[in-house]
Amino acid sequence: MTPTTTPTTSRPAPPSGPPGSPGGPAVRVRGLVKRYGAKRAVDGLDLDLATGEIVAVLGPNGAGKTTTVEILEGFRARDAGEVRVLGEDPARAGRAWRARLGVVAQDSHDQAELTVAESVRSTARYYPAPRDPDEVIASVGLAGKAGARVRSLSGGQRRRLDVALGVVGGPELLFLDEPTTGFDPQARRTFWDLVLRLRDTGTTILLTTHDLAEAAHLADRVAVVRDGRVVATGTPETLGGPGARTPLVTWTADGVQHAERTDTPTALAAHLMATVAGADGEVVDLCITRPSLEDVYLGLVTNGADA
Ligand SMILES: Nc1ncnc2c1ncn2[C@@H]1O[C@H](COP(=O)(O)OP(=O)(O)OP(=O)(O)O)[C@@H](O)[C@H]1O
Repeated sequence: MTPTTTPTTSRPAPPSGPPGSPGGPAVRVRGLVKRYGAKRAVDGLDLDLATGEIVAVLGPNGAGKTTTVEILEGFRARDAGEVRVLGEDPARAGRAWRARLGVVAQDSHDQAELTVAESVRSTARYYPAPRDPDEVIASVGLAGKAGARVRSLSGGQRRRLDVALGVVGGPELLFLDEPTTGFDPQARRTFWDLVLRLRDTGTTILLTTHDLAEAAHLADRVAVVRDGRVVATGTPETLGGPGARTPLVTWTADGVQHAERTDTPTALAAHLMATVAGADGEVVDLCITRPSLEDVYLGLVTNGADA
């Protein structure tokens, strides 16, 4: 495996300018509502993607992520709200608009009897300006399987093929719905590199994932969805507001566990060494941690803290 490079996390400006222009809005959603019977699966959701950014949509099972994504893709009708994707309303947009999108859905379509190469090449033919199928196959790590029938692939290899099929059209906007489910760690890293390369060549990417490390690695911004609406947005580093990443110092003194959040953990550690350290100079169980994106996320979806 080639070493993974640290991503250059450019932070795009908020959406402005005409749709599709650099920094302009690729996606704009306001007050989106989708009902299934009495259930409001999407309940007043707002979301923006600037052209050229990766936004990860996070949220618990059933939060409304896939429903939202399918509405943006034009595969599902909405009940209310304003939606613009690459400047058009998905409910009315035509084939030329669809050719500008790439979709890697949760349920892959089956082309079991084709080979990998046939499958990618035949999909490429639907697009006016496709990428080179062989390059795409190599970029998802399937070059060695180009001649293999789809039905003979493992689950993770099929998922990589799904990704290849989603990007071969050279999309301006790529939807990745839990794309690395079933990937082994090496394949996941390779895929992350591919996604960052796509972003660096101007592709806008909407990613849904339950993998917080994936969101932290890839996303310029994350949006947390709960009960059908976005409850927090921010960069992976700033999600949850300024206090969310305050370091946590934990220690044990006289058999009692203590925990304190502080912006000056070194000073607190020095104080503890001076006051509660044993004869060996050690503070029992002393630990300083900075809350991870996962910790912040769990706080948002568990406690309902708005940010
Ligand atoms: N076709 C449908 N008919 C009825 N209810 C549906 C339908 N599709 C989704 N729902 C319901 O809408 C809610 C949102 O589902 P959705 O699939 O959008 O969630 P999600 O955030 O993508 O979840 P997951 O993380 O599990 O993929 C859930 O309560 C789900 O049961």
